Amino acid sequence: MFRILVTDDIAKSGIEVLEGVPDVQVDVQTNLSETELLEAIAEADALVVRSQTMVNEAVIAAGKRLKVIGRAGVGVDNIDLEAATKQGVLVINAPDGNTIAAAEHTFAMMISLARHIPAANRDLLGGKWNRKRWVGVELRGKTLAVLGMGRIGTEVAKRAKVFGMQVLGFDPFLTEERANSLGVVKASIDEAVAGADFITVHTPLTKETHHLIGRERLSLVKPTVRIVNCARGGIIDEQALCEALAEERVAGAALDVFESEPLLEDHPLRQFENVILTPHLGASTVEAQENVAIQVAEQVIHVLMDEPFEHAVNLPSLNAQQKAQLAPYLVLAEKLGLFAAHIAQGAPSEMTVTYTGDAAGRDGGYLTRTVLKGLFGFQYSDDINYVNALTFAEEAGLRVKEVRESRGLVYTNEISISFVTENGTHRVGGTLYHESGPRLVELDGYAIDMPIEGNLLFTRHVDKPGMIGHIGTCLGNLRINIAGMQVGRRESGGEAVMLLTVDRALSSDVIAEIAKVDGISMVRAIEL
Ligand SMILES: NC(=O)C1=CN([C@@H]2O[C@H](COP(=O)(O)OP(=O)(O)OC[C@H]3O[C@@H](n4cnc5c(N)ncnc54)[C@H](O)[C@@H]3O)[C@@H](O)[C@H]2O)C=CC1
Ligand SMILES: O=C(O)C(=O)COP(=O)(O)O
Repeated sequence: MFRILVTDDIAKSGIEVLEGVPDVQVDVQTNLSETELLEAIAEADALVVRSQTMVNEAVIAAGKRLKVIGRAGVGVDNIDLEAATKQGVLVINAPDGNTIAAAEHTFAMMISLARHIPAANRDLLGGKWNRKRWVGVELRGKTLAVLGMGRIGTEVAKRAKVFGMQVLGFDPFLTEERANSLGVVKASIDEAVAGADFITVHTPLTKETHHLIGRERLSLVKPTVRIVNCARGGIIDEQALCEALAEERVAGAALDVFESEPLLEDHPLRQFENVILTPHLGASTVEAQENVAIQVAEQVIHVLMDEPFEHAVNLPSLNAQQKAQLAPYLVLAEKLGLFAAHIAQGAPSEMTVTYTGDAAGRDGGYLTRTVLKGLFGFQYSDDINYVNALTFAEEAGLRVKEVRESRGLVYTNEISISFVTENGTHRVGGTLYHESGPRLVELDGYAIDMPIEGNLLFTRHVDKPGMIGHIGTCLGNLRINIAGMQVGRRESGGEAVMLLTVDRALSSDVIAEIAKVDGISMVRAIEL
């Protein structure tokens, strides 16, 4: 039974998706205090929120069973991503379900500003008929600066072009080619801000975008500029904006989002007639709410059911084809990580994972996460997953390097892991054979070829007559059947390795018995 806690108002259709799944219990509890939330989260496998619930470190820590946080919308700045990642909690969002709603709200704000619609409406309702007072400006022929040319910024830019505006686009990822195809002029942020009659922001709120429009940038703008924020409070410095409005250095502003929400009753922004305020309504359309609620509900279910999911925020994203290609390599990578964990004699401090040939394709970092999941999952706990494997490695003091080589010398694909512990260096390599699946092909510099599965016995020993016999007899005496065997050496009389597949798990007593055989320098039981 999975318990899903929903703490913000999401569309009924999303709740129905969750409730339609057997063995799922949905618990809708909105407007919780922090204490109530801490209590409710303790039993939840999944949490579904919008922007209101503050999912901070304490909330995540209290979610002992928590596997996934679903955000029915775009912005995840109300979720402590670092804490979620560290705890191995997946965060997913619904990135495109409310794009049009937010773009249309932005446009509604721009037109309302240009034509004084809210102020004229207030005036008229107050009994006035002031046709002269509310003369506006046209959008046609004006310049719009779009800061953040992602999904919403792009939709706003397209609509602005239809209205006959010139659009200056600023976004670190905006290419000249894409700008041209949209009819947008690519500009630096200062060029965009200084040249604009209207400015609209569409970035996430990050350290870089916090006060993107602050005192300094507000000193560059034309006094006729009108500024819109339907993205996130904090991208515009509210105090600096109030000063600019009071000094008539900007002609107006329309804000849907605020540095602190709900907006305080005595907030200075409320005093300006040329400021339009809406209570975070950008995504509040029937259509957008249905889209995001259904999208996030479906993905949360996929995560809980261990099925392929989309829109992870704290995991690299891959398309369906990439995921399908990767699937067999994930099995190999996890087995290699697990194998490495068995032969490591202490915590590794450095690890290089080399991907060769077909294994060196684009995997978004998944394979290395999987190697680490195998490695740490064995040594520490099952709580290590794709989400927290890298963070865990960093905290454990393991430096991880990836090397990608387009061609291998022997195999068309190979993943090899070399790692350093305080007791020495090891290397394990594996490949995927089309017919027989993952195979171990290299062990501490010796060529091997056997399936990487089942119960194995690995020894390093002196290459001298009788060693194989001794170990075989020892296992025979303990009634352990040998199913397969590989030996390797570099030179006669030097060090040799032996890898045996056996029919049952090897206990520590068995290992202690084999360790007594004269000439053995290392012996390990490996369970894959
Ligand atoms: N008011 C509301 O109800 C809604 C607000 N939003 C907010 O709108 C914002 C944008 O959403 P989407 O367009 O869907 O996201 P998106 O991820 O598609 O686009 C964001 C864009 O910002 C750009 N960007 C990031 N850092 C930047 C920087 N320092 N300078 C310039 N550009 C930068 C990115 O390159 C990206 O192109 C988000 O903050 C989201 O939370 C979204 C939906 C509704
Ligand atoms: O999707 C977003 O980023 C939004 O800001 C929408 O927020 P909401 O779901 O309406 O609280």
